[in-house]
Amino acid sequence: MGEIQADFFEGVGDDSLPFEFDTQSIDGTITTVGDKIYVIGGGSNDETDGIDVRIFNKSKGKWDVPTTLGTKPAQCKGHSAVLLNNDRILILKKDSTPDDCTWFLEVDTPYVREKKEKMGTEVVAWSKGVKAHAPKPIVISGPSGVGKGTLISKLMKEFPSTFGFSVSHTTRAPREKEVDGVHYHFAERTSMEKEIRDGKFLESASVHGNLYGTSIEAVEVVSDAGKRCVLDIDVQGARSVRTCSLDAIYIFICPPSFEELEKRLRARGTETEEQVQKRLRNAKIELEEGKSSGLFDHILVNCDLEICYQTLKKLLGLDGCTGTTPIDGSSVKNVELPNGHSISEVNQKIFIHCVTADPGKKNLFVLDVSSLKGGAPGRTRGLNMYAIDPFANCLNGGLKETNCLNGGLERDANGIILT
Ligand SMILES: Nc1ncnc2c1ncn2[C@@H]1O[C@H](COP(=O)(O)OP(=O)(O)OP(=O)(O)O)[C@@H](O)[C@H]1O
Ligand SMILES: Nc1nc2c(ncn2[C@@H]2O[C@H](COP(=O)(O)O)[C@@H](O)[C@H]2O)c(=O)[nH]1
Repeated sequence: MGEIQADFFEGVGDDSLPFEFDTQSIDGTITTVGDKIYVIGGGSNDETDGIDVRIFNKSKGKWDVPTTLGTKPAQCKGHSAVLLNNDRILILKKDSTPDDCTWFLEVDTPYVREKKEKMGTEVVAWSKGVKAHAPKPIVISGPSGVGKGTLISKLMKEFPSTFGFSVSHTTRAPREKEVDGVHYHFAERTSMEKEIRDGKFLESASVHGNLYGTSIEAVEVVSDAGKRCVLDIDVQGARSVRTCSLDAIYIFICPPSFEELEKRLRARGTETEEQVQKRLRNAKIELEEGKSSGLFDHILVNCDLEICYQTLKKLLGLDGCTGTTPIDGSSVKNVELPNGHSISEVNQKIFIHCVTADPGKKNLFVLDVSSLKGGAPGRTRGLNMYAIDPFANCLNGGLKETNCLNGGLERDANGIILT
């Protein structure tokens, strides 16, 4: 049996808690992991702050406020918490919207351990739980002016429901026809640097004298929509994404010759002569790295645009596709949990008991967390929630999924049984 946590705002009578730890003054949930007690919520009255976390270190007898990475969940009327795998705490928010009720606070995952070592402080990381599995992203790299943007635009135009573009942040000034939030999120250097320090970016790099970066949110919003994310980033960015273990396809685009690259860059007419020179100097290094580093799964030469585009489509398994079917149509929705619920855990299944006055409503749900994927700094994917009938007369006498009694249960598009 997993550790069942006290509900928010309820008192906790736990004899194993240290003397110095005054449970009466604690408003949040309490989860013990080794010699640390994680108190989640109840610390701040500022609703814009999100749910906060404090740690009581039993061996030192003192409180720590950890560095909190990722986006905090918004405050709510209460939550339940349960420790999973000794490295993350599942948080089920009460009375929250279906796409905002399941969160994970990572306390000892490899990502958090790496950050603790780097930062030399206590670290925790929030990750939102979602149902949809993410299709493999595509990382496209290559020197400036080679035609990455042109190829990506063609892909988006032909397959709008299959692909979604990861909108990067940059500190460079917008070009004439560039729209903020569409081509880039144009940012101030200081605010972008702060967000990078706060762990909001998957990768970032200084490219041609400006700061560029892929925020975690930029990739996750595309995946949440069930689309395949396309990243247009430089070679440094591709290397960072590889090391942060994003399971992606890495494609490098080459020009047919250096002279042709120079011609295209100048013909685009978006850079000053000084900037063109800088980009061409960097292109030499990128071309060497791209072709020789083994970083890329595929190298494409963009000589004739149409031929290169057809090769790209083939490589992505799209030749012959109509361009209208999403790769994964599932969305993010979960079951809406009422304010009154309690949770328990058996064999990586979380049983959620909901208090409902309506006898016709299902009140017992199972959240299967046995095949979770991802996690901080991104979403935690692969949640599977379904309703069960606790009174069903199963052969094995155990709890039984309602649809083993009644195969005709009505489910929504996400496989969630409609109550
Ligand atoms: N195969 C091609 N033949 C001739 N011109 C091309 C070809 N592909 C792209 N171009 C042109 O080359 C210029 C640069 O292309 P694009 O802006 O797509 O490059 P990019 O790799 O995205 O550059 P950056 O990294 O600077 O954003 C554009 O004017 C585009 O129309
Ligand atoms: N490492 C990253 N590189 C990025 C990102 N977004 C774009 N880029 C690369 O920057 C250059 C220049 O782009 P431009 O729009 O100023 O011409 C180009 O090679 C892009 O691939 C990013 O988020 N991270």
